[in-house]
Amino acid sequence: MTDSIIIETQPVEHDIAPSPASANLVIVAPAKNGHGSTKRIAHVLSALYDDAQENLDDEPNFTIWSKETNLDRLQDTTMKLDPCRLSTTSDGKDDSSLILCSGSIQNSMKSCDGVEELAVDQAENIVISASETEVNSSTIETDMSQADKNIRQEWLGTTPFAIEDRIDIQRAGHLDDLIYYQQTIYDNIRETPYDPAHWIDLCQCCLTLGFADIAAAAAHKGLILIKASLGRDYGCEGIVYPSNLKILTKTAVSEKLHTHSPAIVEEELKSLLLICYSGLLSSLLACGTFWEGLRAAKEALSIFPMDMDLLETRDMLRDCFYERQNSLKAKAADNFDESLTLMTRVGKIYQMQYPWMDRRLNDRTPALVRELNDNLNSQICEIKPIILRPHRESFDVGPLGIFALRDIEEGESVLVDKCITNTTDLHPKAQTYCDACHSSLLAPYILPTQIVRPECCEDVVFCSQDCCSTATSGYHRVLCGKDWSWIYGRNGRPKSTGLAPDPMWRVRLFLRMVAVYLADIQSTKTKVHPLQHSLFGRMSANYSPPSYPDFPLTRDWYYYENIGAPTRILMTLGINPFTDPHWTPEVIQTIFWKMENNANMSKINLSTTTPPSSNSPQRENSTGEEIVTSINTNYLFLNHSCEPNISWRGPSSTPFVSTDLLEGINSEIIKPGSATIICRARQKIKKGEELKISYIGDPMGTSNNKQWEGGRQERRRWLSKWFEGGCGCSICTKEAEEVKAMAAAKSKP
Ligand SMILES: C[S@@+](CC[C@H](N)C(=O)[O-])C[C@H]1O[C@@H](n2cnc3c(N)ncnc32)[C@H](O)[C@@H]1O
Repeated sequence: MTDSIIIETQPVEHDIAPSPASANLVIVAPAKNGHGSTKRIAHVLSALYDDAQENLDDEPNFTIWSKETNLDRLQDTTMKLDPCRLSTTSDGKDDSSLILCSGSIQNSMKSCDGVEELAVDQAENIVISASETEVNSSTIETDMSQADKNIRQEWLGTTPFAIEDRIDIQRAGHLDDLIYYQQTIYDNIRETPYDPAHWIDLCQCCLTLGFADIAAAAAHKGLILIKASLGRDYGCEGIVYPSNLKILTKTAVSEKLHTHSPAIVEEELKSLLLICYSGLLSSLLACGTFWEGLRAAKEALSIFPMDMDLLETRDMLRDCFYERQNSLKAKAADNFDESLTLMTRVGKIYQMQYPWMDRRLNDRTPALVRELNDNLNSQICEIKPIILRPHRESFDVGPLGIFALRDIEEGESVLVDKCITNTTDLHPKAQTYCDACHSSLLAPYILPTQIVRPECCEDVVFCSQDCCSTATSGYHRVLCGKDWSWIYGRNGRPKSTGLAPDPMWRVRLFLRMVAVYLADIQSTKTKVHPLQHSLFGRMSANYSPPSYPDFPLTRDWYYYENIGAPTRILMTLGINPFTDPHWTPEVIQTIFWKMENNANMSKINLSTTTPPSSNSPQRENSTGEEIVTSINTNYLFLNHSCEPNISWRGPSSTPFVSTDLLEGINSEIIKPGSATIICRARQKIKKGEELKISYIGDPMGTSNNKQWEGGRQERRRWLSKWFEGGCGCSICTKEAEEVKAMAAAKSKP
């Protein structure tokens, strides 16, 4: 029954949901509510409400029951239904709209606009048929499906919640106005970057557009400005850059208000502070970072304890947080460990290119590929587009891979990828590893006399003069003398989270990458945009943007890691986050996604320096296990196959590795613990063949690896989470075809 609405005659009770005593109209919305029916219900409700208002002594009091979130939309559309009581039910009624009402208003419904016919059906329900002209659902649905063809997927937003709202915005034809409004706000920001009101406008506009991550970043900047100008009472701590932010902000506000009165400016700033907090809380709610939202709410309520709007959002954050925590607890039974605690805190957003960003920033051009090969400088292999197609010099070359330049023998080293873009969860001040290449500085891997100390500071040490020069003439020059202890945990080490490293790895890697980039553009005196610099430009992000009506997986997102910490890093490095066009939150988030798609993570433990077979007692040092995360700038081009022809290893995860496994291309020994990756041929490889590794250890799931319980199936599931559309290797493609054929055979009668 898709084009009629059923009204139950009596009473307000219904077995699917308890009846609120105060309600004189209870609407049970369909569980599977297509947009057409939502519109239709909204339309009828609107009319019913008008009518009920005329016929009832009291204000009509509606209660809506539904499984679906689209009731928010319903409420928005009708507007008049506010305040409605919303609740959910698991009624299982799919296609009908049940309106349960008290007898007093039934009659009025008969005559209401949009209701053509009111009849009693067999179950004594009153069936209203929608009038053709006004609410014919099939007409609406045809119109809508036409409109849905024009849904602009790239504007559906990063926020997985309330996505229907954005679809409605597009259907209603409001998207272009919003895009124009957003551009106007960016123009205003360029003109007066220190006026917090513009950042608040941006927050609200991005929230409406569904980009709650960018909304949170805008609110964050607004808060920095306001707190800096209001002073310490308002919790302004940590570094602010530029240092005269207080004056800049006050000047911007007083110029806008045409006043020199400090009292008026302060009043304005306080009221902006409240709106800014409110925007931030809504953004964090929309990103699903309930825990961080609660922390922000606590801070906001310490300043505005009686604000109803803040209190209400705080309550929503709290309810959502506990709901998630309880469901995780129920699943985890007794094993509620640190990684589950992390899951209660993490937010979720879609990964996508921000549609207002210049798309060319993400292009990897033929010129870049030539530069990459110059740096690779190999006689054995080259980086090449996988799909060879005619390309223009300024266009994106598409996915890249590494290909053999000549026939390769089994066991041959094909690539030894040393890198300085690495990080660990241990503070460099511990001085147990080389700050540049991460090789171990513990005995017996190196003699104390071989350790190199730079002249500039005592914070870092190196395994060789080479590493020392690379660092001090490069990234270390940018970082030296600044306090970075806040990106490490207490005692220089964050709390362990088992196999999953704590999310701050992204922040530490971001810091190192930014330092490498800044050092390079300073020494070459060029002003290349970070995303077009070969360091960031080489990395692909793994975009799977929201697509209506099927949505992809969401990705982890944290307010602190993705916004707070990078902003603080940039300010510490003297980058102005309010005016610098290169370091926008969109650029930062893009870098985070690129890092996630390309970072290599290895757990190393070089603390035990004597083999277990030895008679001497084992010695432990203070480092214990470490998780090294690196961007190996050439290795990252290797694609995955479940039949890999290349094996790879970080040079040493334990002290007991035979030296032949540590041999580089020129028979040099790679130092244990370093973030270098060594790749060897597993078999003979012919010239022109693509070199492929396994991203998941043993891809067929035959080995006994605890991390990969669940065998082949688990590995395939994991790959399909990573690669949109699943793994494209020949084995997976064949398996996918077999599954399809089996499903087709099963469905045949
Ligand atoms: C580390 S990068 C490898 C280099 C990448 N092809 C590039 O163009 O930069 C990982 C990305 O390559 C792609 N990829 C690698 N192996 C794949 C496979 N077997 N099937 C599908 N996509 C794959 C995915 O897009 C993945 O996000």
